[in-house]
Amino acid sequence: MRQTYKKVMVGSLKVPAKTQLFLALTAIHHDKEIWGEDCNEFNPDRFSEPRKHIAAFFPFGLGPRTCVGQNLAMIEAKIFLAMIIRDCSFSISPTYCHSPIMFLTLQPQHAAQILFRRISC
Ligand code: HEM
Repeated sequence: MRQTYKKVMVGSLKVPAKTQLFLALTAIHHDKEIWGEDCNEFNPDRFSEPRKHIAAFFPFGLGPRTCVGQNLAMIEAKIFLAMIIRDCSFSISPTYCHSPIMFLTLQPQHAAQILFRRISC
């Protein structure tokens, strides 16, 4: 969320002072022009290609007010995933209903039911 403090031009658009602007993160992260026809598919390989535009992917924001916890969050996520993969196998429950919503971050509207099975050594 950003608020203009004076009248500004965004491209050809006149934006008055004190207008609140919400960066459409989910829309941009699912834009066919940027990500292609399979933009809604889970495809981590797409990140092996260089980004078309710096603002094509910004889950932690951009610029001087970018998320200060970005590196911590990424390390935490990698450690968490590594621990799960080491100790468990997992699959999505048949009760899971895919219905993501944007509420500060992108999250499953009806929670994500995941079935974990401990891997015995
Ligand atoms: C997956 C985890 C996280 C996501 C997706 C996330 C995302 C974001 C986003 C989108 C912003 C706004 C950036 C902007 O306005 O351009 C932000 C700001 C911020 N985040 Fe995070 N964040 C995460 C984790 C964390 C963690 C772990 C911390 C602290 C330990 C943290 C602390 C902050 C702070 C303090 C700001 C405000 C920065 C500022 O306004 O200067 N975040 N975050």
